[in-house]
Amino acid sequence: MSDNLLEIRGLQVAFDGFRALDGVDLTVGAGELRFLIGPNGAGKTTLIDVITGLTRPTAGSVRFGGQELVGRREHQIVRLGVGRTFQTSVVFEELTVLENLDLAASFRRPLWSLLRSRRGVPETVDKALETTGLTALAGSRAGVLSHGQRQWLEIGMLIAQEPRLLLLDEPVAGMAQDERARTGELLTQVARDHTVIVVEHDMEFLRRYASQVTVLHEGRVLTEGSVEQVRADPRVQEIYLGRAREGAEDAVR
Ligand SMILES: Nc1ncnc2c1ncn2[C@@H]1O[C@H](COP(=O)(O)OP(=O)(O)OP(=O)(O)O)[C@@H](O)[C@H]1O
Repeated sequence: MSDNLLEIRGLQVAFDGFRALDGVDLTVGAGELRFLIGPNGAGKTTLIDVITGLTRPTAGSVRFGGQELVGRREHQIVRLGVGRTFQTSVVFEELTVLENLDLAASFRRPLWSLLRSRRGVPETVDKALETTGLTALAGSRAGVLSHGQRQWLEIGMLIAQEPRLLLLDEPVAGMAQDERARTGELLTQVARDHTVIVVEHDMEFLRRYASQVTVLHEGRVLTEGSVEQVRADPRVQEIYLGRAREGAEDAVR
C-alpha cells in the first residue's frame, strides 16, 4: 500500500467555462507539512474547496487514504478525517475556549455519550488545549481572545476532531510577528501527528517553517520542491516579480 494520504489527479473546475483548476496533479504523503502558494486567483482556495466537497470538479479524482472523495458530501468528507479552517471564523464568541473545543470534539461522540453526564474533560480536548497553548485560557470567553489566540483555537477545534488531514487557509494572515512565530511552531507540532496542507503567501514564514512547497499558477501545479528550489525557479520569480512590478515588491524575497 502506498504511503500517500492524498492523491489528486487531473482535477478540473470550471466556473461558467472559466477553468479555475485546469488539470491539477498533487500527491501528499502521510505526515507531510505541505505549503501551497501561488498568486491571487491561482486556484488555491478552489482546490481546498474540492478536497472538502464544497465544490464539485468537472473532471478528475481526489483519493484520500485510498477512498475517492469526489462525489461525497462535505459532512461525509469530514467524517473520513479531513478538517479545514475557513477564512471566516467558526468560533462561538459567547462560549469559553474549553466549550468551543468540547463542542468541536463532540461531533465524533455518539449521541448517547453526549446525553450522559460526563466527568472531566475528554482527552482530545485536553490535548488540543495543550497543543495550542491555550490551557490557561480554557475558562475565558472566546470573544476576548486576541486575533492570534483565536486562530489557534480554530486549529485546536480541528485537532479535537482528530482529522488525518488538516487544510489551513492563510493561518498567519493579520498576525503580529510573535504570533506568527508561535503559529509556525504550532504547525510544526501539529504535523507530527497529522498531515497538514497550509495555504500561505508570506515568504518569510515559508522560509522558516516550510520544507515542501507546491506552487499553483493559473489552475495548474507550476512546480514543487524545497523553499530554496521553488524561489530559484525563474518561472516562479516571473509570476511573483511580474506582479511585484505592479507593487508587491517583497513577494519572493
Ligand atoms: N464561485 C466562483 N465563480 C466564478 N469564479 C470563481 C468562483 N470561485 C473562484 N473563482 C475564480 O477562480 C479563480 C481561482 O480562485 P481561487 O479563489 O481558488 O484562487 P486563490 O488562489 O485562492 O486566490 P487568492 O489568493 O486570491 O485567495 C479566480 O479567478 C476566481 O475569480
